[in-house]
Order: sequence, then structure tokens, then C-alpha cells
Amino acid sequence: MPELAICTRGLRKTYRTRRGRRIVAVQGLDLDVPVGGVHGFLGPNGSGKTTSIRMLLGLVRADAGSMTVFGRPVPVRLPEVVGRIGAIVESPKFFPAFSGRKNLELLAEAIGAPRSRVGEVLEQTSLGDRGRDRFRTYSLGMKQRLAIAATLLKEPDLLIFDEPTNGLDPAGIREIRETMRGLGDQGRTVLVSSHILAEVEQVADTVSIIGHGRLLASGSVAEVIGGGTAATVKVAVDNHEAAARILTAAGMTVRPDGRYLLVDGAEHPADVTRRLAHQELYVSELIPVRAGLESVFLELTAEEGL
Ligand SMILES: Nc1ncnc2c1ncn2[C@@H]1O[C@H](COP(=O)(O)OP(=O)(O)OP(=O)(O)O)[C@@H](O)[C@H]1O
Repeated sequence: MPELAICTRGLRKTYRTRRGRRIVAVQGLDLDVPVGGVHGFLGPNGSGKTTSIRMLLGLVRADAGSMTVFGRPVPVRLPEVVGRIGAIVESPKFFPAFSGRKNLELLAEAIGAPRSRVGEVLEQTSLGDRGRDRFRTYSLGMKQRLAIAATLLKEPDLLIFDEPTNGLDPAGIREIRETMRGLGDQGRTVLVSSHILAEVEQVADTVSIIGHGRLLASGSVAEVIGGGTAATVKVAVDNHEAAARILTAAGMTVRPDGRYLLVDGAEHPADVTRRLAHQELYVSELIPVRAGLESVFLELTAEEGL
């Protein structure tokens, strides 16, 4: 069992609206985030990601369940680990008229971090050459990177980012992604929530997919995407009927897909070609279909009726 940065069991939270309506935001969440690397916390809007993160940080009280951060039960022993956590849950407030560097210097002083850290965190978030410009002149992506820089001042082992790329353009998204990847490569643990799966797929080592406040799937990106099933391939072959018969007899699942056959369950794409060739059916095209996290996600959430 790898060491866990975050572990939750049976976590629950129900909100009550002013009109007395009950909203079950998190209903029995079991989340395991291994130490080191980037962990994507994925789910559609309203699936309970923010509520879960807020519970972990002691900002919202859980109704039931247990949580640990680096093995310490939270919120009871949160003070022991809070110094190891950096989080951006809401946009932090910076002074618009001060430079990014000045803002960080003030913050470093307030939290007792050495001033020398400021230059380092500006470099780490690729803001080194813009550090002396006023915050108000920053693009949205730079503002978000300054927020990440602020969380890095105290050298946290665990970083928690709730939808850090919301509202950013593709260049801004790429910069945040590279910053997160860099932190993961340094051995820090990054928990990043998102409803945009393709984005996280490129940066995460492991993922958890949630829907309606419950865990639907988790594991390495490859495991979740693969879902434990063998390869899916698209094949072009003259005689669909004969090909389908041969492949089905070999235990594969075959569906028509335009001028192709979509074949599931082959241990290796070459199995498809080999089995057909044995029967003198020759494949003119064979395209491995890699299921993206997006399609896995849609499948999982559709099963749950989300
Ligand atoms: N303070 C609150 N009072 C009442 N209901 C709330 C409150 N905060 C969240 N909710 C509801 O709880 C559910 C889960 O919300 P939450 O923000 O945790 O989900 P999320 O996965 O982070 O979604 P998003 O990606 O939209 O932020 C939603 O139905 C939301 O409307």
C-alpha cells in the first residue's frame, strides 16, 4: 500500500438551503491520493469536488466519515499538517497597484517565509521576468500563476488547486499545466480538481472520477482509461459479415461503424489481423482506438444517470 497524502472514507455532506431543502453534495466519498505526483480530481459541475476539498481543509464540517492528510486525522489534527498544505480554493487577494514580487514579499513576511523564497517561487511559476510589473497589468493566467507562487512560499508538500484553469485561454492553461507537472516531478503531491477532463489527462499521474459525491473510478490514468479491458481497434475489411463471425468466435465484440468494424476485446491489435488473415480476409486499415478520459468519464457518469 503506497503512502497516502489524502485518504477519505465514507465522507458525507448535506447542505440545507434557506428554504429548508436538503442538498446531498457528498455521499460516502472514498478518496485515495498517493504521495508524490499529480492527482486529477474529476467530476461534472456540482458533483461535490469543491465541498470535498473544503472539508479536507477544515473550511466546511463533514456530516460523517473520516479523512486523513499525511496520515493525520483531520480536522482534529489539521494544525499538525496545515503547514505542509498549500491551497487555492478561491482567488486570493493581491494589491493591484503593487508588483507581483512586492505582493509576494508582503505575504512572505506575514507567514514568516524567508524573503529569498520570493525569487525562487517566481522562477518556479515562470514569472521571473514579470515579477516587477504591477499586478493589475497581469493576464488572468499570470494572476493565477502568482496565486500558485503564493502557495509555494512555505514549500508545501501537498498542493490543492480547485479548478485552477477556469477562465484561462489555451496558453494560460498550458502554463498552469506545466507548473503543476513541474511540482509533481519535484515529488510534491498536487491535487487538482477539474470538470475538463482532457486537460487533466495530460498532466495527471493518477485520477479519481466522482459523480453525485461518490467515487466512480480511480487509479493511474492508463488504468482508468483502459478500464482493464483490452485494445479497441477499427478495421477496414471487405467482407464485414465473415470478419464479424471470425472475430466473434474468437471472443471479441464486433460492431459496425460506417465502413469500419469496431472490434473490442482483442489482447493485441495484431490478433485481429492475424485471425482474419488465417481465413484469407485481409485488413486494409487498422486503427487503434484509444479511449480518452473524456469518453470514460462520459460512460461512467451516464451509467450513474448523471
Ligand atoms: N453553501 C452551499 N449551500 C447549499 N448548497 C451548496 C453549497 N455549496 C455547494 N452546494 C451544492 O452542493 C453540490 C456540490 O457542489 P460542489 O461545489 O461541491 O461541486 P463541484 O463538483 O465543486 O462543482 P463545480 O465544478 O460546479 O464547482 C451542488 O449541488 C451545489 O449546488
